[in-house]
Amino acid sequence: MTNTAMGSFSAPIEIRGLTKTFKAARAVNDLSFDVQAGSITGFLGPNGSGKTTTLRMLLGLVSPTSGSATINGTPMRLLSNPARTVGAVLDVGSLHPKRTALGHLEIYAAAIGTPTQRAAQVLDMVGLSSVGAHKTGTFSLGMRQRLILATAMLGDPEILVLDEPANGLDPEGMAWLRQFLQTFAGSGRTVLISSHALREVEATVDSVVIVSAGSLVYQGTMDELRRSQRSRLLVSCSNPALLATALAARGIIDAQITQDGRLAVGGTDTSVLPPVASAAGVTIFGVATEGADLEQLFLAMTTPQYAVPQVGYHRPPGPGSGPGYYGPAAYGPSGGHR
Ligand SMILES: Nc1ncnc2c1ncn2[C@@H]1O[C@H](COP(=O)(O)OP(=O)(O)OP(=O)(O)O)[C@@H](O)[C@H]1O
Repeated sequence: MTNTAMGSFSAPIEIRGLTKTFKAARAVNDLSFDVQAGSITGFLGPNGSGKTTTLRMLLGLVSPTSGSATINGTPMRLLSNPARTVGAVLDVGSLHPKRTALGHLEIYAAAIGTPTQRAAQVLDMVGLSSVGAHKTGTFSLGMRQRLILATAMLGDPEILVLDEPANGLDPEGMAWLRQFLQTFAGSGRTVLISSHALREVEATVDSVVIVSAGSLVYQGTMDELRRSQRSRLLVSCSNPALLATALAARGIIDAQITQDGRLAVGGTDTSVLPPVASAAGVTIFGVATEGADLEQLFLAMTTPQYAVPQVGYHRPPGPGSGPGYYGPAAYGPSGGHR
């Protein structure tokens, strides 16, 4: 626990019961999570799930309907030196197309009271020195993302908050961003990045906060998320329902008939199947092992219509106060395994 003049805090970013209701819709619903110092946290969810609205509330650009979002225990608007504490530019569209990259950075440097020379330094930091005199309107999306990052770095902040920074980056650009953020966080600083695709950031982030329709569905480390996966056996047989009953009699209750008529069985290995099937009079035609990838898991958590066919995972821990799954029935076809 750290104390400041404004109060105490346990993490550089603390979101508590954060809710935002626009006229017609609740964009963010009772959201709570922490972002720890030295971590790169992925803030993940499909389009329209409330990520940008949450980041805007964190940065003091939108007022919450209820709840709080604090930086070092303090609402952003009350920080004495916000640009030195948090580096954030949410909108790639904020770059004026007729302005040069260096000119853009110099204007921002002046706005936050940073010496002008810092503009060239951050341009170099993101590998854009050679195009500093070029107008941003000529930049690719990947170059604009680098410039946004340079802008966020102007105040040499402790915390970076980036909205979809991987959007538009090619694999080389993505590897560069990963290295940049890992070095930044490796010095004990803090990163929160949003993305609509877990796959895009899974090698970069060490923790994830996943939202769907404005609500938290999962939070935990990447290691915990990876451990929550499990492969299942997909059994083609003459009578899946009878085989499921026979397996249940042997204590193997994680068995469900998939949409294509196979029996998806978890928590066992292939050697168990032939004797059980034979005793029940069921013929097995074939067995495939399905391992789920993280993207399937992510889709199942955040998009109800994807939940049923994705069978090769099991439910992450939760709900509860620790890391884990918070979501409703949108998740997966199987009953919980834990
Ligand atoms: N100013 C606003 N007025 C009304 N509705 C809004 C406003 N801003 C956001 N919304 C709505 O709130 C919901 C969440 O939007 P938000 O932009 O926060 O989601 P997101 O996860 O960042 O999505 P995306 O990746 O598409 O930007 C959406 O339904 C959106 O239409």
